[in-house]
Amino acid sequence: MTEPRQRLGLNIDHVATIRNARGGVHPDPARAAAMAHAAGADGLTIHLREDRRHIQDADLQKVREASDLPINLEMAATEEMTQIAVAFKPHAACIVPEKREERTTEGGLDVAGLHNQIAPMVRRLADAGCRVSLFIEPDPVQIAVAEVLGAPVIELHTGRFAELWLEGGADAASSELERIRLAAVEARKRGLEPHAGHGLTFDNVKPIAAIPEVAELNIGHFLIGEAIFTGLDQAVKRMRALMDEAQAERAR
Ligand SMILES: CC(=O)[C@@H](O)[C@H](O)COP(=O)(O)O
Ligand SMILES: NCC(=O)COP(=O)(O)O
Repeated sequence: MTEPRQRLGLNIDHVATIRNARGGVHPDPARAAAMAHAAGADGLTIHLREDRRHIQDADLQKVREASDLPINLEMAATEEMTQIAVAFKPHAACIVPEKREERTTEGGLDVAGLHNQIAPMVRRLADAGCRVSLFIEPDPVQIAVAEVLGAPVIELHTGRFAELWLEGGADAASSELERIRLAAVEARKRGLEPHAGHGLTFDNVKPIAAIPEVAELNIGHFLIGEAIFTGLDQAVKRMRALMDEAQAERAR
């Protein structure tokens, strides 16, 4: 039996970053959403941050109207975002850590430490029909608590792996890669579906894509950057091909 094809979620946050640089309407994230399916993406990720530095509230419905792809809404663990997600009812809602002063996500959500705050949010999102995901570190305790919280999906933070890869290539990142691999195996043992994301590029994606337990990769900043030079279609197609190569090489 052939394995299901690993899904590619395209995060289009940083189309909005460029748009917001001038406070105008171009480039429109909804146009990227409309192009994503044909380019090979299996889903869209949009992160409505508390400070609205990129994706705006009005983008949610515009993106939905522009594409049939399932939307994965990334959100902080706040009452405001929970109410927005319950009203918008995306295919998936991924609870991520957020600090106003951060340049980008710096790590996974501490679901163990924030259990009592997150538990009711998970229930409300699930009751609204969202597939709930928790963006966590590749850590056995966090995975165990994610299971207790009833989230069917976890997304493993690959930012540390990406940083180590940038510093020293595959060797430097090998121990973090093993940590991610073991976390994905542990997640499956607990009946959770592991995804992975943050900082993935053409250069570092294949070792993560080669982990058979990982069902979905969410990739954004690098692909939007590449799109400036080659176009979004080519950038997504290349990432898709690298993921397929990794899966094929694993099968040999
Ligand atoms: C949670 C995560 O790793 C990203 O999807 C997140 O969107 C990063 O935040 P920015 O998109 O604001 O860089
Ligand atoms: N959750 C990860 C994501 O959606 C995209 O992260 P990045 O590729 O923009 O770093």
